Amino acid sequence: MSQQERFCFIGAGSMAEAILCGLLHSSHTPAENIHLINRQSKERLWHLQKCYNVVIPEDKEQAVTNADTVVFAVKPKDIPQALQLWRPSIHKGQKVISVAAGISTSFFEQHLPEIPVIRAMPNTSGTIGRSATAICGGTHATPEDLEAARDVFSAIGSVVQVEEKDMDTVTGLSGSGPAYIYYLAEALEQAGVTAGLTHQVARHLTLQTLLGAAHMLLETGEDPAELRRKVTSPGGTTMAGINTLANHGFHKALIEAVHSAKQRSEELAHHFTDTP
Ligand SMILES: NC(=O)C1=CN([C@@H]2O[C@H](COP(=O)(O)OP(=O)(O)OC[C@H]3O[C@@H](n4cnc5c(N)ncnc54)[C@H](O)[C@@H]3O)[C@@H](O)[C@H]2O)C=CC1
Ligand SMILES: O=C(O)[C@@H]1CCC=N1
Repeated sequence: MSQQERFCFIGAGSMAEAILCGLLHSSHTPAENIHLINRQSKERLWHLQKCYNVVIPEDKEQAVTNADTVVFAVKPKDIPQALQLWRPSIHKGQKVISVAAGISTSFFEQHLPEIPVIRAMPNTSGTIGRSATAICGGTHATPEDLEAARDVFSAIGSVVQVEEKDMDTVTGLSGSGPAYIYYLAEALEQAGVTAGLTHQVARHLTLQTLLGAAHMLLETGEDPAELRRKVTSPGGTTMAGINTLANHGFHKALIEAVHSAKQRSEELAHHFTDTP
C-alpha cells in the first residue's frame, strides 16, 4: 500500500519534517499524500508546503479522518491535548504512529480503543536518511502494521524492533544520542581553535575524524575497544589523551548521560498517565 498510503502529521516540527523528508526523498509517498497539521505557526506550515509541496489542509478533521496513518509528532506534554482534540476524527481501519518520547502505546490505547498504535523513536539524522529508529507495537498492532511502520522509518534510515520496555533506553541512547555526538564535536573543534587552528580547519578535521571513526566501526565490524587499542600506542599521544578523558570520568559520564535521558523518558511517561 506504501505508494498510496495517506499520512496526516499532527505536529509540524523538526521530527515531522525529518520523517516527511525521508518519505518524499525515498519516493515512499507522494507529496499530495502527506497532510500536515500544526497548533500555531502558520508560517511554519507555509514554509514546509513551499519546501516540500505537502498539503496543508483547510479541513483538519477531514485530513485526520482520511489518513491511513496518523502520526503524532508533538512534544510529549502536548500529547494529551492533541489526543483530546483529534481522537473524534480517528477511526477503526486507521493506524497511529507516535514518535513522542516516553508516551506508551497503552496511553494512546486508553483513548483510541482498538486502534493499532506503533511507538517509534527515530532521531534527527532522519533528515538526511540516517536515523537509527526503534519501533514497537501496542496491543492492537499486527505484524503487518509493524511491517508498514518499518517501511516508513526505513525511508529515513535503519529500523530495529524492540520490546516496549526498552523504548526509554532507546530514547536515552539513540533518540538523544546525536546531541551527545554534537557536544563531542563542539569540544574537539574548540580544542583545535584554542590551540591555534583556524575554525575551518578545526571543523574539517573534527568532522572527518567522526566520519572516519563511524565508518571504521561500521565497515570493519570490530569492537570499539579494539579499534581504540589500535590507535593507542604505549606511551604515545593517544594514551596521554585517553588518560585525561579517563581521569575526567568521560566513559562514566556518557553512561550516566544515557541513564539520565532514559530516566527522563520514564518520568515523562508517569507525567502523562492521567486521562486527557
Ligand atoms: N527532536 C528530536 O530529536 C526527537 C524528537 N522526538 C519526539 O518527537 C516529538 C516532536 O518533537 P520535535 O519535532 O522536536 O518538536 P517541535 O517542537 O519541533 O514540534 C512539535 C510541533 O507540534 C505542534 N503542536 C503542539 N500541539 C499540537 C496540537 N495539539 N495539534 C497540532 N500540532 C501541535 C507545535 O506547534 C510544534 O510545531 C516529541 O514528542 C519528541 O519527543 C523523537 C525523537 C527525536
Ligand atoms: O529531547 C527530547 O526530549 C527528544 C526525544 C529524543 C530526542 N529529543
